[in-house]
Amino acid sequence: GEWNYYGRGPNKWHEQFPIAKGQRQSPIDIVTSNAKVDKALSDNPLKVSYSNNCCQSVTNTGASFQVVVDGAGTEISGGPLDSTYKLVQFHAHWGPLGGDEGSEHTVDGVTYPAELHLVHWNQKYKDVGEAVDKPDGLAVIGVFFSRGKEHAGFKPISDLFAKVPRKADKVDISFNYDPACLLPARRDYWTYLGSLTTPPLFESVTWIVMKDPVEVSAEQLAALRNLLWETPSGEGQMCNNYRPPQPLQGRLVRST
Ligand SMILES: NS(=O)(=O)c1ccc(C(=O)NCc2ccc(F)cc2F)cc1
Repeated sequence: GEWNYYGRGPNKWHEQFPIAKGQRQSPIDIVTSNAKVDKALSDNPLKVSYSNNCCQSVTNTGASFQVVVDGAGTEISGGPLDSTYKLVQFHAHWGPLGGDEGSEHTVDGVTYPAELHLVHWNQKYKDVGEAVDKPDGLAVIGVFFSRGKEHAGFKPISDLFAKVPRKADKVDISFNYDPACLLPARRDYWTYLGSLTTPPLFESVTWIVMKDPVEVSAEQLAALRNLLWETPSGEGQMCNNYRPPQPLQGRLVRST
């Protein structure tokens, strides 16, 4: 059987998850000239208040790394959000070694080598399991990674990937870590209503895609490949775990 759903390719997901051809699927290509500046987004700025001891562990999920967060006091609100959302995990998607594809969202057709997702759930629900399939259940902040100088803030995390090579491997995070260090300095973003980008592809995500990428080094991008996964020809380096852009279906993308 498949250890990860990328094995058969995202174009086959609709066979098991018909919503793959739905009306609010993610990711999308963000056509910047079609994005509409919405003053309401700046009038009520996105508030990100993470604590610096919220990160508990890093796990190899078999399709990405996942930093599991204890949501205590780690919340976002404002901007496009009508209530408070709590951080539950963050992970990433990336491409082949040295390549420039790998992000899920694209900007005027431009791809980045990787994209980080900070996943939050709406506090109006009792837990993430209840929120995950509701139209306003999740809010995911997407941050593009570009190749450049080393990201000191990402280093404590990227150094852990070698410790979790196989699916279900897990290492505790024993140090204080504030995930807000992964956000770009300029907090401008695009926002639109979309979905999970992996099965079950629930149409439950308010996407907040930061306009500015953050720079990470080639070595930090390479460290993502310390994570291994099952491929049809046996165990291999985890890469190309990204879904390509999906039809916009007439949705509006708003911009700060
Ligand atoms: N890449 S992304 O940011 O869009 C994304 C975010 C979260 C999830 C997720 O929670 N999956 C596990 C999961 C766990 C339980 C459940 F009921 C549904 C479910 F999707 C998947 C994709």
